Amino acid sequence: MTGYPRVWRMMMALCWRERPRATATLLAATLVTTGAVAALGLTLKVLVDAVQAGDRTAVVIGATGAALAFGAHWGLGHLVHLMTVKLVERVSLSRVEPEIMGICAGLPGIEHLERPEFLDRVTALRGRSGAIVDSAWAVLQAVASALGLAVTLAVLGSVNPWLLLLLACAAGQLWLERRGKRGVAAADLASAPDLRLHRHLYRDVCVEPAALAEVRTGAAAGDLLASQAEAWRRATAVRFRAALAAAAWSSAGWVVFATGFAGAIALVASTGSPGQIVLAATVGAQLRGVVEAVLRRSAQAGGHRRVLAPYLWLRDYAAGHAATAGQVPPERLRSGIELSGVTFAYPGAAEPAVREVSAVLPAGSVVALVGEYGSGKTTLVKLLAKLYRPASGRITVDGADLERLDTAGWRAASSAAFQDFGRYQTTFADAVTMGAPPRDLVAAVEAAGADELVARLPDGGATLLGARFGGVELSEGQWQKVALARACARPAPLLFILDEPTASLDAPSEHAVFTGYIRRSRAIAAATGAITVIVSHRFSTVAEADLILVMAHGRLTEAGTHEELLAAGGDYAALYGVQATAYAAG
Ligand SMILES: Nc1ncnc2c1ncn2[C@@H]1O[C@H](COP(=O)(O)OP(=O)(O)OP(=O)(O)O)[C@@H](O)[C@H]1O
Repeated sequence: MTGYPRVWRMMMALCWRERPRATATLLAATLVTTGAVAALGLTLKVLVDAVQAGDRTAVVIGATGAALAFGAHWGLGHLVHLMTVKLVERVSLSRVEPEIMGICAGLPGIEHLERPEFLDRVTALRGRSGAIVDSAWAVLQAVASALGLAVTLAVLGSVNPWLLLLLACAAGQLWLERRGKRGVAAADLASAPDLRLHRHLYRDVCVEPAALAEVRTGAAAGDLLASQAEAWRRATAVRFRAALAAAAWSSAGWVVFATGFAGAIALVASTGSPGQIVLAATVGAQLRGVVEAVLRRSAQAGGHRRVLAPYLWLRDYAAGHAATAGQVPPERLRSGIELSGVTFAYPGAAEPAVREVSAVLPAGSVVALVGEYGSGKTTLVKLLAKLYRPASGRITVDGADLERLDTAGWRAASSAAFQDFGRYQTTFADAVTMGAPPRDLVAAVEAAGADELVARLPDGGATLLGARFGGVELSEGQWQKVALARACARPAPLLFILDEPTASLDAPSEHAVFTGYIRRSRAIAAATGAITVIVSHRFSTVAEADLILVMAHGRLTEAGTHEELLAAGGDYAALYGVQATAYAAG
């Protein structure tokens, strides 16, 4: 509970910063509505007593007060509700949602994305930023409603302490009404399978081409329609019974409240003045609404705790894992990158994905990382890109520990097309130049061999990609080309990673593509001493690399040039032979 008041204060401060006048108005309106019911009763009493006594001034005061209290109760109450909804919506969308996204996007590395406790929290917060802001207002308005209830009871009790029993009648009415609503909710749940079946059969009979073909050929439409009607009948019968029961519970509640109310008025009528009768009738009739407001806002405040806990957790996590400013990466690589005993295990994994890997990647070299599926290649290049941190061992860049290098600076100096590339549903041009300061689209497209793809897009680089927003859907290989062009958009990175860049290509195209990348890598290397790491599980395509690293079960098993590895006659030589023969045959 300790952190919740901090969140409420923060949310109030955000509302104030975003819309100061609306926040001030809402606070004032909440305060005014707090005592509106009691004020209405009291001013009506003044009015009735004044009429009886023939006191004109008091009549005017009482009437004006009653009009104002009436307006505050009905007019302002509605305004408070509307303003809260709008303010909460605005602040959550313009402040809290971006904050949550910023926290997620700003965390260094991607290791948190492997952690269920992180993912669970982020999932719980998805689309729920409004509840975080509303929690502050719900608490404030619950307290205000409770204060309003206390004042209302004090006023009722001042007429006759027995009138306080009306509180029990109001609570009883609300309890009985909720009892009915619970039954309706249970019926919704119980009838859900039948309604699902109803929708499912609708799809089979009217929408789904494959199912429809079978339905037609089997002449089963009649049976399906009968099943659908039966499912609908069952669902509506359950729901109708629950609705009837809810109406009965609610009516019983109103009988309880009306009986108490009638008793209260009779009691006051036998002992009190006409003014007191009007006061008791007005306040007593509104008591149920006041109690209901307290319960509703308290329940909302309590319900919002489900969102506040993950929100606080996420903020604390971000504070504990914030990227710290580090050493600026060199502008040019001189000696290269060295891995010394690097080991890494995914959170919760029994075995490390990368074990005790030691290797030197010389500046300006093209390094091929090969190995069977699941041998740890992608994990190793993600460690180089500082997306994960080694559990033990270290990686140095020109002798400087990668851990100490500024993470954002190292990312800016690296460029990568990973196997699990993003499919950004923006224009082609934006999907390529995203995150690359020099927006040389043409060069990037050419380097990635995506010219043909752009030529086929209806609006060239301005074409919207992906079907979700009405754009052009691409094939797997075409999406990969976009990702490769994106990786090529940074003209002179120090580290250039291509993770299975030809995975979606056929074998004959593959060699040509590799040769193209290797040529480009040599050009970048001349400018910045950049290292290009090309990941592949196909041994036959990387012979031209300066250094080939062979991975198996997370370990580095062999390292050398193509000729050296063939001469060594180890796994590389064996697998190269097998795959080269297979491709030649294919
Ligand atoms: N996000 C993850 N969470 C848990 N384990 C993972 C994760 N990603 C990979 N692994 C495991 O780590 C090991 C190495 O995977 P990695 O993707 O690095 O291998 P790879 O050599 O690149 O494989 P591939 O050629 O199939 O891409 C595998 O056993 C894999 O199952």
